[in-house]
Amino acid sequence: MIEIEDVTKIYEGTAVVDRVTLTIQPHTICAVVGTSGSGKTTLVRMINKLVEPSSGAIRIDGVDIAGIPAFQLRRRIGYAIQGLGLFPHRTVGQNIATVPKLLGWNRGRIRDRVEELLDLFGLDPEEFRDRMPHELSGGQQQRVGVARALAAGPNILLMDEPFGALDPLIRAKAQEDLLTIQRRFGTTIMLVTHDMNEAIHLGDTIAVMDKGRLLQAAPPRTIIADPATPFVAELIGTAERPFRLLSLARVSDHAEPGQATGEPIDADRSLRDAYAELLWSGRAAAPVRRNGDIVGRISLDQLARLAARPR
Ligand SMILES: Nc1ncnc2c1ncn2[C@@H]1O[C@H](COP(=O)(O)OP(=O)(O)OP(=O)(O)O)[C@@H](O)[C@H]1O
Repeated sequence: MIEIEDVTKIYEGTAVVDRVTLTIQPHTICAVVGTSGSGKTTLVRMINKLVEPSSGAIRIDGVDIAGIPAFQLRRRIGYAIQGLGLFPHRTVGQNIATVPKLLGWNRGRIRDRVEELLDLFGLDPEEFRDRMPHELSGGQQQRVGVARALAAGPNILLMDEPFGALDPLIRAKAQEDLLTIQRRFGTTIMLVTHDMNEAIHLGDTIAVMDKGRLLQAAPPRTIIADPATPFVAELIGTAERPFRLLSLARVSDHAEPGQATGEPIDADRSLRDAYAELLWSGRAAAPVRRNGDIVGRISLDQLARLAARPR
């Protein structure tokens, strides 16, 4: 658990993080959003002591980090940022092995871990382990950066726009990889992002910052349906609200009994995907398919009900 209590950071007389209190529960993802310059990066960097707070306290699993040396903290906390340079003269495998090596893991354990992570990120260890970073595409480098941050199995992962530079397809893949890894290792993640879709898709909680202040921290559904201030509503995008609600749930959660014609929709797609598919194919309903079997249907009527403001 990460507890941020009444934390302020002052630069040149201005509070760029202003009395922020926020708790991130273990094994959850907190997505931090807000306008440029609102203090997101500064907030996250105080957790691994890249920035010292001017006042307030930060506790990790109940222990105040003020008493923990920065180098120790950083070995325990993964950190991945956009374009974080891999060490250019070290192979992919050596890059990923950085922290395990510092921690004194033996060679066999390091080799297994590198292999496991490359596999997880869809990079064949045989092909990629001994390559140099410049022999990788930008998207592959980004994945190796996240793998490196995860190498020593940190309980906490801080991510600052880690997928910012990726094209939409690779970005979607990287997001799914992250969710898989988060579920597998139970990592607690704090993720700074400019992309509201990403925040809603990945965040168990969304923390909205403006001018150093934390305006609201709540699950995506609450942020969408019940924004704390007009600014939060604006950031979500009022015209997008129904579609964002649909994007939160899967077809499998809402399939109803009955029949429909045409191409089936997979049960693990989002309701938003289903809505787009129905509009595009001009149908009022579609069959729902799970593991090859038709298990019911999803209809426009039902989607319209689910997209309406929750009461
Ligand atoms: N080392 C520093 N010295 C002085 N001012 C700083 C320093 N670091 C950040 N700031 C200022 O603090 C404010 C918050 O910066 P921060 O990087 O935390 O914002 P952000 O929300 O992450 O922005 P962005 O979304 O653009 O990355 C900005 O106005 C920035 O100029």
